[in-house]
Amino acid sequence: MTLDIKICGLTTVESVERAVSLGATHVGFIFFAKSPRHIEPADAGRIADHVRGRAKIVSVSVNATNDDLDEIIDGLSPDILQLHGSESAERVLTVKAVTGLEIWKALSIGDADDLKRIDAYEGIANRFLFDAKPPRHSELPGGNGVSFDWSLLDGLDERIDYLLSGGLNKDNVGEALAAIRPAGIDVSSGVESAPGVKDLQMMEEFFAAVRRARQPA
Ligand SMILES: O=C(O)c1ccccc1N[C@@H]1O[C@H](COP(=O)(O)O)[C@@H](O)[C@H]1O
Repeated sequence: MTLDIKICGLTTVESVERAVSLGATHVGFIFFAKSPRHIEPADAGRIADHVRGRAKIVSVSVNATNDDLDEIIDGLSPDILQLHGSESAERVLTVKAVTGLEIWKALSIGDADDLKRIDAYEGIANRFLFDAKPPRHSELPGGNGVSFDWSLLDGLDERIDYLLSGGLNKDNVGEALAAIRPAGIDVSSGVESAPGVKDLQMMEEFFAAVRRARQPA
């Protein structure tokens, strides 16, 4: 079984190049002003051009307006829009229809009840991204380095296509992949030396941990 690996919150050519050479299938750019990983769409587009065609380019936005999305699409030309706010199913459907792009809907998971929110987006979002709920005082809906109880996803309908996200790092990704079988994984702060600063050594260690976890016993 293949595993998609998305490295998110990239802001430099060097980190994007390294992520893809290490095996990232997706690279993510954050368009959320409060984030330490925020980048202007045109700058993200210039960086993404270095790996375009070798990895899928993902835009991460939070309750973006149509104008915001137009600017992101003009600047970045993403393959995928990850909607990481409280976008309704109707909004997701509209964005998908208007842009013609693949849509990933992020949902924050704290308990089993949160999984009931999947139903509304099924057949609308192309994929889900399950992240932890943000800590109480965080201004960020994602990128907090916090994980959730992965066992909540055990027993999820196998047809639900999702990436596991939230607080993954070299020390816990093996445990996560032993517990559940996501189509992909997504990491941001777990490969950073400081908020918004990707660390090439940490990225290498993360990919090495993923390889170890996927080796046949
Ligand atoms: O990373 C951010 O700053 C961010 C801001 C706004 C929405 C989403 C954001 N990040 C997403 O959250 C996941 C998980 O992050 P982490 O690994 O727990 O740090 C990240 O990969 C992005 O998809």
